[in-house]
Parts: sequence; structure tokens; C-alpha cells
Amino acid sequence: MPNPDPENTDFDVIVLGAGPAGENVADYCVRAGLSAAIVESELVGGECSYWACMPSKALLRSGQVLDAARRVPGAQQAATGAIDAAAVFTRRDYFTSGWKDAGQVEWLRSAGITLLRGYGRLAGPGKVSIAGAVHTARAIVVATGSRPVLPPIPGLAEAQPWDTRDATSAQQAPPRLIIIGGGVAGVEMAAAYASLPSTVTILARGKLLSAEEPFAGQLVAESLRSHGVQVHLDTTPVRVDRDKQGIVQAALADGQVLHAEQILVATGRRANTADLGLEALGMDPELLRQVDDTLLVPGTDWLYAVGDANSRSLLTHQGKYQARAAAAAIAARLNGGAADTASWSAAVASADHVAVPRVVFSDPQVAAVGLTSTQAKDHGFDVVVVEHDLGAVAGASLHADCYAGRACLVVDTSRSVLLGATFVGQDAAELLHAATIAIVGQVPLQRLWHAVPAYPTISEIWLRLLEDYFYPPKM
Ligand SMILES: Cc1cc2nc3c(=O)[nH]c(=O)nc-3n(C[C@H](O)[C@H](O)[C@H](O)COP(=O)(O)OP(=O)(O)OC[C@H]3O[C@@H](n4cnc5c(N)ncnc54)[C@H](O)[C@@H]3O)c2cc1C
Ligand SMILES: NC(=O)c1ccc[n+]([C@@H]2O[C@H](COP(=O)([O-])OP(=O)(O)OC[C@H]3O[C@@H](n4cnc5c(N)ncnc54)[C@H](O)[C@@H]3O)[C@@H](O)[C@H]2O)c1
Repeated sequence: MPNPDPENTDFDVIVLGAGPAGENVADYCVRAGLSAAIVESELVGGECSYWACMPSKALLRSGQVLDAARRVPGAQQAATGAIDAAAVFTRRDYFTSGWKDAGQVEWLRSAGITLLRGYGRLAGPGKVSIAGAVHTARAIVVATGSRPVLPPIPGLAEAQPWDTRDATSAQQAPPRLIIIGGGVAGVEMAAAYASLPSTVTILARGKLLSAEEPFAGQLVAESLRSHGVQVHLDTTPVRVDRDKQGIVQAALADGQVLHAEQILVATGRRANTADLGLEALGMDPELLRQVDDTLLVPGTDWLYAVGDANSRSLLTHQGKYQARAAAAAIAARLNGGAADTASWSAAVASADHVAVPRVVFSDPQVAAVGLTSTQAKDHGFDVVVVEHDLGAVAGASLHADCYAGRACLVVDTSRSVLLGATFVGQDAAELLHAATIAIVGQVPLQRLWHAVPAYPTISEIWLRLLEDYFYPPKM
């Protein structure tokens, strides 16, 4: 790949934001023979590399390995010490490259993508302004990611809470940590910090992981409690203060006051679309939520949005998938043709609607794809839901003593295909891709019956679930 020309100001494609979605759209555009520049105001690699996926999973891993060893006699006797928190943080620092992006900058160069450092704004159709300099392109892709939402709880902002950036980049575990938010980030950080160990209290407005099957949140809550985490459901602080000694006080509606050295807010994220110059072009930033399946912004033939910026699905792998689709559509259009917009063609992100895989890296892991049983019923499908104890298969009982887990399939009975699947258990994430393939491929259950899981793997849960579907247990 030739070195990109740093003096160039005119490109086929300019991408705003060098997170995973932005990097992928630029890469796939260059692979298709287009010239591409990427604009980044912070670190090349984006949130995922430095303050999200990678550091959070690194913080979780050591405690989970220790727990796994302690569940297997023989290994259990060897795993008697306390966790070395300093070593955990050092390993996390390795995965964030010490918050330096030289490696990813070198990858951009090797991929033939021009890096433009600075904050980019749209300056007109096909125009991007960076610190007053205008660059031009035939297509522009917004891949600017998202930022945390701070709920309007009295005193919270003044108490200077942690956000997920602080929690994933901290160098020490606070003795006590309160977490507001029982979603994915809150649950993962509760598990990570409890292992380091902090004394953790998690406050969920509803149940834990309420977007997933109810058994997911229940099993994760049981596990967190068994690790000493205080799990408060159906609550949120009515006021937060930090005193002169730095201690946070969080008052709950029932009169309880919780105390901690630190409080983390993990209450969702909002797309970074507010300061991109869209309004000056007469465009509502909300339009970015309405991209079509080629990721084109409505009313334009030059503006695309991928990843967290379009709010479709705040997940790295789904943003990268959209990036591949957008790049295929852009390449087809800029090369003078039309993008193939038929469902499941390379230029459309069809899976966004039916098969988004998601994993919560708690212990047990929660791995789900497609629709939950509630969502499927709300969408008007005729469904049968089969549920089975994941711990009851031979592979699981060998994997860990007292393996706690559960799995379910959501079946569209009119077509006899899967609409959704959920697996909750230690290391259950690796079961997920088979379900994603079955949904995307619309594999009839009668054919799935012939996909024989090896003995004794945890994948035998597939056989148990299909047995439950074809030969329902007698009541
Ligand atoms: C704690 C946490 C853990 C997570 N763990 C996972 C996980 O395990 N798996 C998973 O799939 N997802 C995970 N996610 C979600 C994942 O991080 C995001 O979905 C992903 O980072 C989105 O990628 P992106 O490229 O759209 O945006 P980002 O990664 O946010 O990148 C956007 C980039 O654009 C830059 N930028 C913004 N505006 C401009 C501008 N105007 N000009 C120039 N540059 C700009 C930003 O500096 C940033 O570098 C996690 C999120 C959090 C908060
Ligand atoms: N493993 C992963 O893939 C992973 C990990 C972390 C984050 N993420 C992504 O990042 C995004 C953001 O994560 P998140 O956990 O912040 O968002 P989330 O939407 O998953 O959860 C936010 C939770 O906070 C609750 N909440 C909102 N306001 C509240 C309040 N005032 N008091 C108490 N609770 C309140 C909501 O009800 C919700 O349950 C997610 O959409 C997810 O896709 C992914």
C-alpha cells in the first residue's frame, strides 16, 4: 500500500472519527480503490480501544480466571492467594497501549489511509473543516461515536462522579464504589471492581440487564451478591453529595444514605452529533438516526453515519459491520454504479434489524442475539420459547462444579426458524455465534436438528433446547 500523501486535501471519502467504525469504513473504501482520509480529535482507535471494550474486559479477566480455578477441585487448592490488583491494572495498561495510539497510527499508514488530526466539522456538502482548513470529498462518513449521559440527579454533577472513562482508566480500586445504572456497563464494572476488590453497591432503576431475558439479570444479580456486591433494584439516588473529605453520599428515596469513596455513573450514552456543523447546513442531527440500510443520511447523496453515531446499536462489532456495508455502498456509487440495496447484499446492514449479537462479560456471561421473547411477542410473531438449565449438560458440569446457567431459544413457529437466543453461564459467549448463524441463515429447526453438538461440550445445550421444542416435556 503506498504511503498516503499528507499534503492532499481532496479525497474520495473523508471519515469523521477514528474509532472502530471509522477505521473500518476508511479501510474498506481504500480496499475498494478509493482514497480516504480519517479525522481524529483524540486517540486513533476511539473509545473501544482506550476507555471501553478493551480495558473493561482486561479488568474483568483476572478475577474470572481466579473464580474459574476455584470452581474446579485440584486447581482450587492451588488458587489460594488474593488477587494482585496492581498486576491487573498493569495488564489493562498493556491492552490500552498506555493510552498512546502510535500502533494504530502505523496501521492507518499501512492501510493507505491519510490521518488528519483535529476536530472535524461539516462545512458544506462534501466539505470538512478542521481548525479552519477545508478538505473536500465526494462522500463523508460520520463515525464520531457517543458520550455518557449524566442523569439530572440533584448534586450529582457537583460531586464529580466517575464516568466509564474514569472507571476503565483508574490506577487504583476505591475502597467503596457506588454504581448508578444496572445496564451492561454498570454490571461489568461492578463485577470487575468487586474482584479487585472494592466494596461495590449497584443501583438499578429497574432490574439488572432489563433489555435481556429476565433470567439473565436474575442470574447475574445472584452472582454479584455472592461476590459481596450489594444489588439494589428498582431504585436510583434522589440526591448525591461529596463532603470535604471526598466521601460521596448517595441518598435513596427510602431514606437510606450510602457512602463511598467513588461513584460511577453508567446510565447510557448519547451519539456525538451535536457539534458537527449539521445545523449550519440546515440539517437536524436527529437525521443521523434515520440512516437507511446503506447508512446514507436521508435527504443527501453524500453523507453517511456508522457506529454509535447513528444510535442503531452501540456495539463495536455492529459498527464495524455497518462500516463494511457503507464502504461497499460508497464504492459502488462513487464508481458510477448503483449500490445493490436488496436485503442481505454486501452494501446493506440487514442484520441490524434481526441478528445483533451482544455479550455482557460478567460471570455468568450473558450472550444473546436477535429478539428476546418479549420483543418477539411485541412484534406480533407466533412464538414458542424453550428454556433449559445450561448447567445440566455434561460439558457444563465438567467445565465448573455447580455450573449456574440457563439458555433459551425464541422460535417463530410459522416459519420454524429462530428469532432469538440467549445463553447465560460461565464462558457462554462462545456459544453465541452458532445462534447468530442460524438466525442470519434462517436455518429451519428441522435442519438444525442435524447439527450434532460434540460430546461432552457445552454446545449440547442446543440438543436439549431442540428436544424441548420437538418433544416438549410432559407437564
Ligand atoms: C465501558 C464500555 C465497555 C464497552 N464494551 C464493549 C464490548 O465489550 N464490546 C462491544 O462490542 N462494545 C462495547 N462497548 C461499546 C463500544 O465501545 C462502542 O460501540 C464503540 O466504541 C463505537 O465505535 P465508534 O467507532 O462508533 O465510536 P468511538 O469508539 O466512540 O470512536 C469515535 C471517535 O471519533 C472521535 N471524534 C468524535 N467527534 C469527532 C470530530 N468531530 N472530529 C474528529 N474526531 C471525532 C472520537 O475522539 C473517537 O475517537 C463498550 C462501551 C463502554 C462505554
Ligand atoms: N459488553 C459490551 O458489549 C458492552 C459493555 C459496556 C457497554 N456497552 C455499550 O455501551 C452502551 C452504554 O452502556 P450503559 O450500561 O451505560 O447503557 P445501558 O443502556 O446498557 O444501561 C443504562 C442503564 O442505566 C439505567 N438508568 C438510566 N438512568 C438512570 C438513573 N437515573 N438511575 C438509575 N438507573 C438509570 C437504565 O435504566 C439502564 O438500565 C450500551 O448500550 C452498550 O451497548 C457494551
